Amino acid sequence: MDSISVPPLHEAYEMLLSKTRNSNGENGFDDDQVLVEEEIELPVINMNHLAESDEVRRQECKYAIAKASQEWGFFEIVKHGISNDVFSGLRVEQENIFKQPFEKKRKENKFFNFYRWGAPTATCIRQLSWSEAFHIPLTDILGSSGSNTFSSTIQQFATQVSILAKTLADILAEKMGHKSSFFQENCLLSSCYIRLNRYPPCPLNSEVHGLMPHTDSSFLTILHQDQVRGLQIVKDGKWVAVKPNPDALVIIIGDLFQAWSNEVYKSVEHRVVTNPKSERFSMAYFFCRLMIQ
Ligand SMILES: O=C(O)CCC(=O)C(=O)O
Ligand SMILES: [Fe+2]
Repeated sequence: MDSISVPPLHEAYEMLLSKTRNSNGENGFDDDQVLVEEEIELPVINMNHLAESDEVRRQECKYAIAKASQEWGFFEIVKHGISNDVFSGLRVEQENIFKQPFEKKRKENKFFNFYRWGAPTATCIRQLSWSEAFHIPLTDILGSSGSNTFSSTIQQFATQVSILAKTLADILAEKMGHKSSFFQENCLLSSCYIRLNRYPPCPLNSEVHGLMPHTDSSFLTILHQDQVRGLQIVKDGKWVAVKPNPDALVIIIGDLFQAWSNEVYKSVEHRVVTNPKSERFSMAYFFCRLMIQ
């Protein structure tokens, strides 16, 4: 990994880390587990069943989506219709933009509305995020001319993933007794965005988070993660690691869906832990607000 592209996380956090080391003893961390042993497999839903001619199979699939959203707030979908070529193309572009020099990323936000590195507001170790991210509004993506490979690749992904998000949201709406085209009709496209994440290897301490614990504020999030482990969720009150599945996309129910469904669907806390050796990439699509909110 070329070091010129990596944000100065070490320097930025050195003070915070040494302060904590001094006041908390040896390594500066308390007992709350960050390293977890247990690795789970999320419920896996085959989206092909939605296209079956058999109405019973279609309904079973919708039921499984609603059940996973209630009981887990997290699940995986396979046979979702977005081809591996789209993800591998986007991955190449994602690596290219992150591998630009840090100063360039920080200063030049031509296409990207927002570049974040680290955790600018962190006041303690728990709140550190050993990562960087580009936050790209859907309107910028769909409105761009698609004239370079990055914008055409991300446009292709955004178009397909938006359809998927609406399909899932509409199934969840239907199961709550709403019209089955509710989100199709009411989603505010301009509120949706894509976030590209990079987690550089963290040589410091495995208890520094790659991304600190949070819930997503979206209706739902569609996440594509690579093969490097790191994602963890809270299940039955404890942190468990999510095993990467190369064929699946991870669906995360967000705060808006939890509120809108009167807490029927669960927005679950999750985080990313760091890896001392391997860098990790992920991309997330956030399906956000309604026109009528
Ligand atoms: O990188 C990941 O696996 C999770 C990313 C995430 O939770 C987020 O961007 O909100
Ligand atoms: Fe998240």
